[in-house]
Amino acid sequence: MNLESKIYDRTFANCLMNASGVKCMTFDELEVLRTAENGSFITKSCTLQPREGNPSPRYIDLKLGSINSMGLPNLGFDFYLDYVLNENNRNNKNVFFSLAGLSLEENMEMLKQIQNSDFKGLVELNLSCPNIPGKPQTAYDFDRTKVVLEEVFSLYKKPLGVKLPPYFDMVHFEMMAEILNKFPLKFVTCINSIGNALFIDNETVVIKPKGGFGGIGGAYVKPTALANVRMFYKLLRNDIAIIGCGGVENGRDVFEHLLCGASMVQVGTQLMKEGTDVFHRLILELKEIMQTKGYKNIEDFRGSLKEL
Ligand SMILES: O=C(O)c1[nH]c(=O)[nH]c(=O)c1Cl
Repeated sequence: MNLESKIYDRTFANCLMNASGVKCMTFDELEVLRTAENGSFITKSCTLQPREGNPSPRYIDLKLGSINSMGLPNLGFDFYLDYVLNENNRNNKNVFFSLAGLSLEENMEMLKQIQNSDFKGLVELNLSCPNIPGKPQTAYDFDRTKVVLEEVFSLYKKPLGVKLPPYFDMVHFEMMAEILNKFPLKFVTCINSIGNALFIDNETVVIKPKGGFGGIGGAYVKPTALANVRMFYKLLRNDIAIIGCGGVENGRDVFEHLLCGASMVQVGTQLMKEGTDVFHRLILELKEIMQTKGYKNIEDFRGSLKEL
């Protein structure tokens, strides 16, 4: 039995990785992720210049998930480019590099530098950060998304995918898929947090930025995450892999993302709560499920969700 999975011409030892933004901002955090049991890892979405991010409290664990309005804190593009090119990573074709420039020009500058570097991994272009005041999420603007991807693929020739927000409307799934199918994307990651939710403790909000509004993750979002994974699995070209993200707390949740068609599965809130031991537990729990069902590898069941 194995949990190997493929995206494009990359093969991962197992289908698990962190969600961008979770325990992947600093050198020490990245080194822990690089050496844990997960099959891959991704860096914190970065901007050209380092950012402090929003005032704290800006992330809170909740019984059924989490809420965050981090505001894109990161150590800046140069730090992450150095990290993925350092002696530990430079031959790693399976590392993911997340970008979230505050403008198209900023994303193009970062992509140009990566294109001209020895980077051998994959880029996840984040089109869905919900927490930058005054910045609408690119991926909720279909025309804008098309313009961005035309520019991106005119320059960038290495493997690249996009991080999408959740969609909640069948026509939106179809409109977005029609746009995405025009481009040589290698994957899409569904979903980012459900943006601008509000959690109240007694009479008070729980995070400081934006009057307490923040992106929701964890168990709350799993049904929406699975729906987005399934819809894009069905609507996108077969050569565009789906990375599932949202609501993964146990092996059953990983199994469901894979059933919906995901090739890799990202863990966010539960990684925040449990640390990288979560990957060891998820691997054991997924293997137990596969054993019980007689599945020897992920391709035996990936995408095979049954309809009534
Ligand atoms: O506030 C953040 O840093 C953040 N938080 C999220 O939940 N998703 C994102 O893509 C980002 Cl960039």
